[in-house]
Amino acid sequence: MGKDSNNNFMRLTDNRRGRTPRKRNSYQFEPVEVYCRLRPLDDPNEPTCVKVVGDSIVQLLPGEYQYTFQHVFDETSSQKAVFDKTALPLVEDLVTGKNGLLFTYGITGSGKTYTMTGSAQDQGILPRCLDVLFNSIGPLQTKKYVFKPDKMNGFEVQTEADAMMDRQRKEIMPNLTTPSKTSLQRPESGDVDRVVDPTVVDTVEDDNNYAVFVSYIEIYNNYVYDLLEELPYNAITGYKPPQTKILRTDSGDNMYVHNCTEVEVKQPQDAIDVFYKGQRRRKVAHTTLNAESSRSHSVFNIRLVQAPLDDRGEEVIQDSNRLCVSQLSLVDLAGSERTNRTKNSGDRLKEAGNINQSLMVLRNCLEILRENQKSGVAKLVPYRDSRLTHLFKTFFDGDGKVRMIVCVNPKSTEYEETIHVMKFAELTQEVLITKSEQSNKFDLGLTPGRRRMHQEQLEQQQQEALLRPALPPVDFLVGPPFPILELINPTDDTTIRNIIQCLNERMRRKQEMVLDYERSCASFRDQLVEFERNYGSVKGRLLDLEEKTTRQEKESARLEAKNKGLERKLNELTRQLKDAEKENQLLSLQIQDKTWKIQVEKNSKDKLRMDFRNRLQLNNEAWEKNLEKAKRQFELEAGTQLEERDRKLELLRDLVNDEVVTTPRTRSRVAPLPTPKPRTYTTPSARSETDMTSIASSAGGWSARSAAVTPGRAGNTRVQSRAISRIAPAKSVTNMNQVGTMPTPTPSTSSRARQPVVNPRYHRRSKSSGSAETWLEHKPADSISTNTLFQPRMSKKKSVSKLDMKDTKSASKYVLTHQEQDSSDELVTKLIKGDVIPTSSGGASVVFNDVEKLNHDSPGSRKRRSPTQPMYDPDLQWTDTEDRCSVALEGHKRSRTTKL
Ligand SMILES: Nc1ncnc2c1ncn2[C@@H]1O[C@H](COP(=O)(O)OP(=O)(O)OP(=O)(O)O)[C@@H](O)[C@H]1O
Repeated sequence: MGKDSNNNFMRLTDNRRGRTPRKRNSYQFEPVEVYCRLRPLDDPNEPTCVKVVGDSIVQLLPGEYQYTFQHVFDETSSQKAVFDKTALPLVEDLVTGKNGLLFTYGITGSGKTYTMTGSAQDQGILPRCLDVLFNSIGPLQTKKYVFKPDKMNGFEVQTEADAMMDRQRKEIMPNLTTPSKTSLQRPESGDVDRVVDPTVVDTVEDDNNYAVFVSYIEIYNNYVYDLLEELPYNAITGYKPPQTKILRTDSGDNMYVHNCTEVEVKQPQDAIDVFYKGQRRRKVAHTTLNAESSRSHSVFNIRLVQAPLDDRGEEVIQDSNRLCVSQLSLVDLAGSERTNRTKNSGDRLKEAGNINQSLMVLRNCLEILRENQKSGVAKLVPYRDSRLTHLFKTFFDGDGKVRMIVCVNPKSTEYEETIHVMKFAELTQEVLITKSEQSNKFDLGLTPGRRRMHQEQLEQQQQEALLRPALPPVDFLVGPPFPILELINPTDDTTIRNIIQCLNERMRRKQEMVLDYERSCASFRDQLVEFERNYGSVKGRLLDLEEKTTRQEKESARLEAKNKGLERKLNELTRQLKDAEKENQLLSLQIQDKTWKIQVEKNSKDKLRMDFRNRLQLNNEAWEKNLEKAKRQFELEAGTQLEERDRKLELLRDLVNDEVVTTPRTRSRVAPLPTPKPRTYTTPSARSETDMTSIASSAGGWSARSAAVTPGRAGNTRVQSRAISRIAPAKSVTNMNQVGTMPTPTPSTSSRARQPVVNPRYHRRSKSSGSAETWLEHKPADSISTNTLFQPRMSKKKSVSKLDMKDTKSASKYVLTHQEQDSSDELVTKLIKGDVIPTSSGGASVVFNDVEKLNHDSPGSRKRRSPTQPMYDPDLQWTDTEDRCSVALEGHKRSRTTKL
């Protein structure tokens, strides 16, 4: 077989096994089936740590924890029962072309090897598998070497004639691959007398031919060895140590041991002999726990090759593509106990470490598989971390049934280890394996039952041959030889008679021969007719088949083309998906980057804002300080100037008084006014000016212009000494200070024309007074509601938070609400009032003429006196009614005259 045929074989093998998940239409999963087997105690009186609770439940003692398995075999369970439940279905699968993996797991001495191998009288799983397999395929086997391993995990097929040549060649070769019975040393158990399992599986396809191949490998210290390899022998050095084998992946992604010996066996005993041959090579070491503890994982592979018979049912179809290879791997794992328990050292410790390492990797792989299946993620399963898992990767990836027998030694001293084993078993059960699909490889459209028909035909021919009458042997001699024809005597009648007799005899013989010939011709004609008839029918069937094949080929070509197209599309979609995923990742990264940048920017902005606020606050404080300082300076200067002016006025008044004749009482009343104390303070009006400036500035240029209109008035409010009487302290209950801007008192009327505290022009509270006025109430948006009991009355008003020119058109009065904190941290609300005067340019100006001030005092708070506030001075305040009355009267010319 050439390389091409190998490749073809691989391709078809892959299709059968469905290794390429993409090609599957749908997935069906089945869990790893885990069975539990309890071995009997050496001493039945020993305490146990495991109790069988039900058919599938065991309980660990002491404790309540129970573990559920597919089935639990108690101490009394027979090997046959274990085999029937666990391995028989795998043999059934094997003959139908499906793979299977069965491994025994447990601590040392728990009965793994016993379960797998058993004894001669009570066979374990392995010999029973072989028995049942050969019982089932026995008469359907091919001649040896019809199927040949190609050393690349595949098989080739050859004709029976070629196979016979191979047989002859190999049988005379000294180095036989197949172990002969004599060359194999039988184990002590004496399998000659072994009890054969008689079970037959009925899933065998009659129209196929079968061949069984076995191989036996060992994984020791994470190295793979071929246990069937013939080791070169040297008389001095003995046997050469075995070479480690490498694992390889075939073209269908299946793992296999490269260059591993595969032996074709034709009966179970051959296979068992092969097994024991390998068994002898297994590393068996003594540990403190078990005198014959196997320290390696052993894997016995049974490969069944089958191919359909041709249309006559005579020989297998000579096409490697039609081969179907299935495998059953029986694995006897090394003991799972932990290293510290075995008290090993040196090589034994290394062995134990490697055993545990590979079992741990197996556990990891199962855990990740389960995690992947549960969460739908595709985490990488670390099969490659150990040879054991690497070799069976394809099984876990979904290439057949996986079953495990957990062997348990119920001795109470094994409690700790048994818990670990149970946990592992529990985990394993949760792993799902893709169900392998039924092969449809043998559906070639050939007549079913070909083998039977062929055999019947053979039998019939034999029968016919027996029944056919035996024809007399044909003597092709025409007669006896002629007598002597020489006539010595003319009267010699005897000679003539002899000649006549001879000729007659010859004539008779000739006629007989003609008759025989005619009979033979007739028979031949009959046969020919029969043949012709058969030929016609076969030809007809052949034509039908050819037509069918052509149709199927066309259909398969169409499907293949469609498949290719779909694969192309799938590839394209996969590529697009990958691209999109990449782009998505890129975008996610960009988004992350940008989010991070935004965050950084936001943080820096927040920091800047904070810095700015702090700086602004510092600036404001600095400005306030400066303003305060400037104000004080200004007040000082203004106070000095006022004092100077007052002094001059006093002088002037004195001069005038000197000229006017007055009564002594009058004189005494108006005469020398007390010299004002050289004390400076801020009068409410003075503050109002400051306030107005700030209000004007806050209200924009418009109010600034308005404020500028009334400097004289504002200035006038600073009139001190007796003029202070016009500043109405009016500390009423409501704390409402009303300050009027009043006309500057002229020196001539100063003594008489002292105005009342409240200017009636601005502070009339009659309801009718302001009825014609339309107020424009300018209340900035951030004003705090004071809820003062007494509110200014504005019958018609429009409230705005921001000034607009058009609002001033309809208003005749303007009031600006300004709020600030006084030095005692109390809220001071000022209502700065003015008249709205239309200007010639079509706009409006406001003449401020009044400030109402609302002071909020917190009850019980001791107010600190502001240094800018005037100190309480009885000279400057009206403290009694008399004073107030006198001032009031003083403001009324007539009264004063009357009074005087
Ligand atoms: N079900 C059973 N019935 C009777 N005897 C058993 C059973 N299971 C195990 N044994 C006996 O227990 C002993 C230890 O069993 P076995 O060698 O199979 O253990 P193991 O788990 O394979 O140990 P190791 O890990 O060292 O290979 C053997 O003598 C075997 O005959």
